Amino acid sequence: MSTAGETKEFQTEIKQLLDIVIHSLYTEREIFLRELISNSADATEKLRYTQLSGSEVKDKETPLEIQINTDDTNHTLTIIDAGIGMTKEELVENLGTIAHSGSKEFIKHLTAKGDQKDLNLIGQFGVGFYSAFMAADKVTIFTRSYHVEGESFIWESDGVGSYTITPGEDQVRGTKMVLQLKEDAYEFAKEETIKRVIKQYSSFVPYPILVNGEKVNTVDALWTKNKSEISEEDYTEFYKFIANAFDEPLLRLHFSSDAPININTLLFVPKENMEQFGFGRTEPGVSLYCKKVLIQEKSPVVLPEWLRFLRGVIDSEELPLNISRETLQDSALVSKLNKVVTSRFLKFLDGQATSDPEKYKEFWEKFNFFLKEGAANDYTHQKELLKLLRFESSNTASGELVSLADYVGRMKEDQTSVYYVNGPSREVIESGPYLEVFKNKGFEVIYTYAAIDDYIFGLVREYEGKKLISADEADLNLGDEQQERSEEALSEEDAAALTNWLKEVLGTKVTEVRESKRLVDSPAVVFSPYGTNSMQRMMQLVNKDFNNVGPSVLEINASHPMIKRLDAARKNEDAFAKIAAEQIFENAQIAAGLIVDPRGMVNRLNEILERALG
Ligand SMILES: Nc1ncnc2c1ncn2[C@@H]1O[C@H](COP(=O)(O)OP(=O)(O)OP(=O)(O)O)[C@@H](O)[C@H]1O
Repeated sequence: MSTAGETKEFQTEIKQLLDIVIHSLYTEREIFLRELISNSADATEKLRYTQLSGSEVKDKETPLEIQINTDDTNHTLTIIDAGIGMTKEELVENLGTIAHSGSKEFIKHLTAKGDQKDLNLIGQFGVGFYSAFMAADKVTIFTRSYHVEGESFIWESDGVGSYTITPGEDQVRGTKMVLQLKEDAYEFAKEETIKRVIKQYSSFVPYPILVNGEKVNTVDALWTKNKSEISEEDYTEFYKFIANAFDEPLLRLHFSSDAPININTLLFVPKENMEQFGFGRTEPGVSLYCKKVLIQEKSPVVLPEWLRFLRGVIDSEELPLNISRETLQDSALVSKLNKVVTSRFLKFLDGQATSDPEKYKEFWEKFNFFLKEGAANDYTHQKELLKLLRFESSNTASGELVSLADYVGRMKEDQTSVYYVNGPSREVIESGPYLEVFKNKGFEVIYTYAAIDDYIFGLVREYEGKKLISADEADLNLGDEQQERSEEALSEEDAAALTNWLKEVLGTKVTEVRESKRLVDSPAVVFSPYGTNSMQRMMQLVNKDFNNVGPSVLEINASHPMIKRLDAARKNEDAFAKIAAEQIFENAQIAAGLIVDPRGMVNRLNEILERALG
């Protein structure tokens, strides 16, 4: 037992660490408070545990709370906890040495290199307590261990080379830290500053934090509680707090797991998608915690970008508390969290789709674009995302949705592929020529209304071994499902002569003209020589080249009365045949959703009307 004060040198590595902490570490100095509060919370938690496990604890009646007092006149900040406290040996060991050899090596390496970016890495090794010296030029610690009575110690240092330990007056169990603030850190002796920093980083610390006697953390860390202890109102209140929301969330997922990684997660889907309302890009809204202490608010790395609409918390005990922003970005642990939580959320959505289809539909209508963005960009989760996509189809009523699994489950026996067709609306698709052959065969066709749908299908190409084929593909191979030549059709020779003539008349606007084997009611149809019409249309929009629709492949229906009359006019060398041919071609382009230059068409239509009206 000591009777007089002793001065001790810090271990070499601590000196180096202190030098880094004081001179170059952390752009956000205020986090020192988070570190100290979290140490106090840890010490309190350890005490609570000791108490629970039946060990003898002194000063049982002292409440388990953390007190913070500011003194703006003397420029001090005091943090008091009733945790386990420290014995003299513990003071020396915990606050004078670094035991971990890896950390030692790392500090040596850093000091040698002195590179700022590398310096941020140090956060991984727990600067913790020493960060106090970012704000203080003297730290005094009064402490008494939970298992001794009448023996307390005072540890004091200016954070340069040494510290002193002196026997202290009798005090209650726990630790009191007094920070004599540096001149440029006087703001931390102001109550408002401290309250703000606590709100930001330590709202969910599980013990009351009192600033000058007033409790400031009022929100429970719901995500660490048992689901059975949490009411609907608790969840809603919590959501409103973390998301700054006024209404209830649309969906909620609360889960904990220990393998493959320790995770406690509470995620919410908001009621509305603000991007849909033109509010600009939504910022990520899920914060990263380690044991209820904030690591990164609204983290851009803990979930993929396409999940930016989610609000909530991910807490993992495995994260180092001091991990820095730069390190988070490339942390293998964070990528693992990201992957596990994303998969779990997608599984949850899949479950919702089965257990509460109406709710899922509401979610889908508001947030589908985010899932599509994921399906288009995120290879890791593409498979899981494809399962969640929903579409209208030729078999559904307007507004009713099918999944790819529904589609595949009811495919016709002789059908080998999944067919889809793009168009701006159900009405446009259904009045167009592309569905005819499928209707005839009784094949279901998925309707895609957004360009990104076709992009995704073009990218993944297959679902459960079934090819995804656009119904407006030029070389649609339906095998023996194709139509026989009808008796009413033009003769093969006439049809051949007509297609040759059309090719001549239309010139560079077509790459090919041929007789169609798929049309029933429409006179003609166009295909893109480069893929699909929707791709061609997208290119037109992207290039903003509305006057240049690009060439098409034209197919004509040799049984259609209009085509037969066109052939007759051609044979009679009627000058009107050419005008009619051009109009039939452009009508087909319009039906394909392509943007046709209206100037030539207006004159032509006037001529046609004049003639029709006699
Ligand atoms: N308020 C306190 N009460 C009791 N012991 C404390 C207190 N603050 C610090 N300690 C002791 O000092 C040790 C060193 O603290 P420091 O903050 O440097 O690292 P850490 O808390 O172990 O790591 P990290 O900060 O990365 O969680 C702690 O492990 C703890 O044993």
